[in-house]
Amino acid sequence: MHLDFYKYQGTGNDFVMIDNRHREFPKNDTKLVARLCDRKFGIGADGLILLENDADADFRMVYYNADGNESSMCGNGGRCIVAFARFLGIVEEKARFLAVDGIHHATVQEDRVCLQMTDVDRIEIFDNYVFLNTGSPHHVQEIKDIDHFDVKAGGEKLRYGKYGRNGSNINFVSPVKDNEFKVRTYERGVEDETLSCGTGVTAVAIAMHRTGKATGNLIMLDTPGGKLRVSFEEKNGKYEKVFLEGPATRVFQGKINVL
Ligand SMILES: N[C@H](CCC[C@H](N)C(=O)O)C(=O)O
Repeated sequence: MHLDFYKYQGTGNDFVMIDNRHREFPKNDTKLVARLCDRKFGIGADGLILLENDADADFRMVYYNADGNESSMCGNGGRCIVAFARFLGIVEEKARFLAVDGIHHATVQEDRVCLQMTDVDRIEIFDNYVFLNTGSPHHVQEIKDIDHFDVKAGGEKLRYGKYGRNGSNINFVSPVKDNEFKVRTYERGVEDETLSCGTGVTAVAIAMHRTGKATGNLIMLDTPGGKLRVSFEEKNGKYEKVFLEGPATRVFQGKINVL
């Protein structure tokens, strides 16, 4: 059997994108999803995303990590699925879709997408890190010399050590200038550093503001995969109107045989 797919990337976080409106994809086949994401035996991606019909929204997003398991919200994947929906002619400039963490609104112009993220009102501040959930769980920790830090080793240790079986994504951050930060992320479910993480940079922006390291409510995040912009409104420690903005690009399309 052949499977049509599209390959998208948002600041280097890359996804196999499938139009599953006819519900033909074997959603419980974890091994298949992992194989499609495998960079040697499959297409290769950080995750796989299904676009499906939804009675109350323009479409529904189903997200799987590269390990084949369905997971929590993916910010870069959310930006890419809006670009995909535009490409398919399902939406024009505006989109409203259902994801695992609720309804998301987005706008798309050419290959830039601005995605509203879930509100954040629970931010745990510890001595040398912050923990919060922006649709996915994130540990945010400032480090020196970020360019030479072993993110995979440092991330793995925290993800399995401190966060146990369920785990967490791990973000390392370093200030660049006012309201601009460098971020490198170890992603749960990829179990490696990714070139960027959308819910991750959103978590970093909010954590930096909450701990007074950022003064504005429009934050630039420099990731190895490119720049992302996060904006928000903060009222008594609750973050609303949280937006993640950046490029989302269709790289190629293809067919893959799945036995
Ligand atoms: N790996 C994450 C989900 C994808 C997050 C990331 N790709 C993003 O852009 O937000 C997790 O299991 O929590």
